[in-house]
Amino acid sequence: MSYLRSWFSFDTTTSLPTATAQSSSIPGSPAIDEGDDDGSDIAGEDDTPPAFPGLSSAQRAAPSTPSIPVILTDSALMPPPPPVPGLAARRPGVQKTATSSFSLLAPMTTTRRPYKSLRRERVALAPGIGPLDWASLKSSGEDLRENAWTAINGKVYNITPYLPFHPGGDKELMRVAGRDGTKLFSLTHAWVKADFMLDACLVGFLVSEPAA
Ligand code: HEM
Repeated sequence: MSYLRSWFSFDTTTSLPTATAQSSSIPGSPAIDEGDDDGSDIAGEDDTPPAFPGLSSAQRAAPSTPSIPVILTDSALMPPPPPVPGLAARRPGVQKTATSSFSLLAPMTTTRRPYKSLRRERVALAPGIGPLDWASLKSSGEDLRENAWTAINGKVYNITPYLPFHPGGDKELMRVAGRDGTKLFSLTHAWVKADFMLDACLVGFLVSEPAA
C-alpha cells in the first residue's frame, strides 16, 4: 500500500485526487505508514521502493506537464527537393545546380542538332535497300575492306572483283594495286587483252596530276 501511495503521490500535478488526499509523502522520502495495510510492516524497516523515475533521471527533470506527441507530416520528415528551373529555361547538357554540378540530362549531341546550317534532309534509299541489308552484308563474311584499283595502258580498273578469278592468283594481281601496272602487266603477259577482260571494271582514265 505504501508503494502505491508513493507511486501516485509522486507527480502532484497529474496525480489522482484520492491518492493526493491520502498521501503527504515527498518523492524519495520514506512513506508514512498509516497502519491501514495488512500489518506486515515491521517498525524500523524501510520498505519504500525506489522512487520512479530516479532522482537523477532526465524524466524527472523534465516538466511535469505531459508532452503532447507531435505527428510529423511527410514534408517535415522529408523536405521536398530544391526547385528546378522550368522546362523553358532548361538547356540540354550538363546543368549546374546549387547542390550538384552534374545532371542526368542526356548529352547535347543526342538531344538536338548543334547548328541549323548543318541540317540535312535524308534521302530515300533504293527500293529493297534498308539499314538491315547493310547490317547483313557486314556480317556476311565478305571482305569489304579491299577495293583495289590499278591502271593498265591509261585506263583505271577496279580489280577487286577479278582477284578471285586471276589465273596467276590474287597476290600477283595485287602487286599492281594502287599504281600504274602497265609495265608489270606487259612484262608478265603482254598478250593478255586486259582491255576486254576488265571492261566492266573500268573506273576512268588515268590523267597526270597537275603540277602544284
Ligand atoms: C591487271 C590485270 C591483269 C589481268 C586482266 C590478268 C589476266 C591474266 C590472264 C587472263 C592470265 C592467263 C593467261 C594465259 O593463260 O595465257 C594471267 C596469267 C598470269 N598472270 Fe595475270 N593478269 C593481270 C595482271 C597481272 C599482274 C599484275 C601480275 C603480276 C605480276 C600477273 C601475273 C600473272 C601470272 C604469273 C600468270 C601466269 C599464271 C599461269 O602460269 O597460269 N597478272 N593473267
